[in-house]
Amino acid sequence: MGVQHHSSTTSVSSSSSRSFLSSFCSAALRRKPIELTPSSSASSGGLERRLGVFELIFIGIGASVGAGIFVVTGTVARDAGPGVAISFILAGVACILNALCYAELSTRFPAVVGGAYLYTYSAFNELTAFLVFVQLNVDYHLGSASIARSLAGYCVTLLQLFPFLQGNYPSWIGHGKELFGGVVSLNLLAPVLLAVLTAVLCYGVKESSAVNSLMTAFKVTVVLFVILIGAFEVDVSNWTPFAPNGFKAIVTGATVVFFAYVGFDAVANSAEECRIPQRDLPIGILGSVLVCITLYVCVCLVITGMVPYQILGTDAPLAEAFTAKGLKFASVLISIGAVAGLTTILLVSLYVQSRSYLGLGRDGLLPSVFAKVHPSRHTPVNSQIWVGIVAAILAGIFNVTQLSHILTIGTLASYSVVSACVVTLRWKEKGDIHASKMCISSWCGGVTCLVVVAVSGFAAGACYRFGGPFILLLIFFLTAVASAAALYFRQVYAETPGFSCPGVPFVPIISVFFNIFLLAQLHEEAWYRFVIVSFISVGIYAFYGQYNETSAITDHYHTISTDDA
Ligand SMILES: NC(=[NH2+])NCCC[C@H](N)C(=O)O
Repeated sequence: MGVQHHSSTTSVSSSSSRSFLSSFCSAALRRKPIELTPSSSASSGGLERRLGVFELIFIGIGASVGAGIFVVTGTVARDAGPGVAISFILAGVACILNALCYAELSTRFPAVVGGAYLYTYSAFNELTAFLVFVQLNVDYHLGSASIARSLAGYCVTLLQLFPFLQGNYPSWIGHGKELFGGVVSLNLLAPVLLAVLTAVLCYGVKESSAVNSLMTAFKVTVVLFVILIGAFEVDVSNWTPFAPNGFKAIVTGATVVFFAYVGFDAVANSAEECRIPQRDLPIGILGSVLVCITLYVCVCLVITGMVPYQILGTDAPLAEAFTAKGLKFASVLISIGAVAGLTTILLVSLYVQSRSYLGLGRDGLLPSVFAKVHPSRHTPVNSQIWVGIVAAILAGIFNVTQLSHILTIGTLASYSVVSACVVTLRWKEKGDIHASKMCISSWCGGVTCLVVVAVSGFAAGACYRFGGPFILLLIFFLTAVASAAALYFRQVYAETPGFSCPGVPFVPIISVFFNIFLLAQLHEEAWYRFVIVSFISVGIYAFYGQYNETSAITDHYHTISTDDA
C-alpha cells in the first residue's frame, strides 16, 4: 500500500491523499478469520488456562453486584414503588438476551482474549472493532477511577468507626480535597487501592480469581442475609399499592436498573484463561446473570416489604431499611458488603481492560508493549500496569464520580454490536458455503436490516423519552421484528459448535433493539462523549492502527499447540 510517486507536486498530493483514503478504507474493512480450537497456551506466550466454571460465575457476579443493587434500588423504588421488582425483571430479561448472544460468541471464539473487540473484528471489520474497544475502554477507565474513589470514601468512613483510628489522618485522603477552584480534587487512597489491586492482578490469574471469589462470596452472603433476615420483617401491606405511578414508572425504572446487570460480559474476556472455554464460558455468562436476577428481585421484594417505599433512602437504601427496623448491626454489615462489592467490580474491571489491551497489542492496533505476557506469572503485566496507572491518575486528581452520567454508553453500544455479531456470523456461514456473489448481496441486505433495527430502536427510545404515543412505539418495535423476519426468510442459520443462541435472528435483533432503546434514554452529554471519542478513535486508527496491524500476530491464532489442557 505504498504511496505512488508522480512528477508534479499537485498530482503527488492528490494521489497520495487518494491512496491514503483507499488504504484507510481497505484496512478499515479487514476482518479476522475465526479460530475455533483453543490454540494459545502459556508455553506459546499466551495466558495460562487455570479458571473453571465456578471461578467464571464468580467473575460475572463479581463484576455485576454493586452500586446497582446497593444504591440504585432506593432511587427507583421511590418512583416505581414495590413494582421496582418488575423493573428488575424487565431489565433482567433484556440482559438475558444480551447474555445469550455473548454466550454463543464466547464458544465461537474460545481461543484468545478480546471479547467484544474480537467478535466485532470477525463479524464486521477492523475499524468497527477498534471503535468498540475504545468506547468500551473509555467506560472502563472512567468507571474504574470512579469506583476507586467511591471505595476510598467508603473505606475512610468505615475506618472512622474505630475510635483509635479517628483523627489520625485527614479524611480528604479518601473523600477528596478540592484545589484550584474545584478543577482538581486530590485523593490519596484511591490510587493506593488501585495499586494494590493491580499488584494482585499482575501476580497471577489464579490468585486474583481467588481474591475475587472470596470477596464475591462475601458480598453475595450479605445480599442473602438481607433477603433472609429481611423476609421476617416483611409486612405485606407495604406492597400495596404495588405500582403507585403505573407501568410507565416501572419501565423507566427498568432503563435505570439495567446498569445493575452490567458486568456479565467480563466472563467473555477470560476465554484464554479458562480450562474448557467452549463448555464453561456460556455457563459462566448465563449462570451469573441468572444468579443476579434472582438476588435482585428478592432484595427488591424484601426491601419494599420491610418499609413503605416512600421512606427508602437514595444513598444506602438497604442499610437504611434495616436501621429503620432497629437492626443497626445489619446496616454496618451491609456497608461492608457494599465495600466488598465495589472492590470486586474494580478488580474485574481492571482485569477485563488488561485483557482487551493485550488483544489489541497482539494485533498491532496498539503498540506491541501491551502484548507482553510475563514469562512466569503468565499475566499481561504491561497492559495491567497501564490500566492501573490511567485509573490512578484519573482517580487521584479528578472527581470522576461526577462523570457517571456519561458512562454506560460505551458498554451499551458494545452490547448492541455484539448482538448484531451473532446475526452476521451466522449468515456468513451460508455465504461461505455458496458463491461469494451471493455472500455480498446477502451481506448488504443483512446490514440494511440491522441498520433498520438500530434506527427503529433509537426512534422508539426517543419516542418513549419524550412522551410520544404508545402506538408509535409499537410501530417501531414491529418494524424491528419485520426486519428480523426478513432476515429469517433470507438467510440460512447454521448451528454453531458449542452453545447456540436460540431463536436467531429474533433474539439478537430484539436484543439490539432494546439496547439501543436504552441508549436513547442516556444523558445527552453521554452522546457528546460518544461522538467525540469516536472521532478521536478514527483519527488514531487512521494514523496508527491501520499501518501496524500485523498478520504475523494473526498467525498466533492458528498456532496449534500440543500441550493444551
Ligand atoms: N463495565 C461497567 N460499566 N461496569 C459497571 C458495573 C456496574 C455494576 N453492575 C453495579 O451495579 O454497580
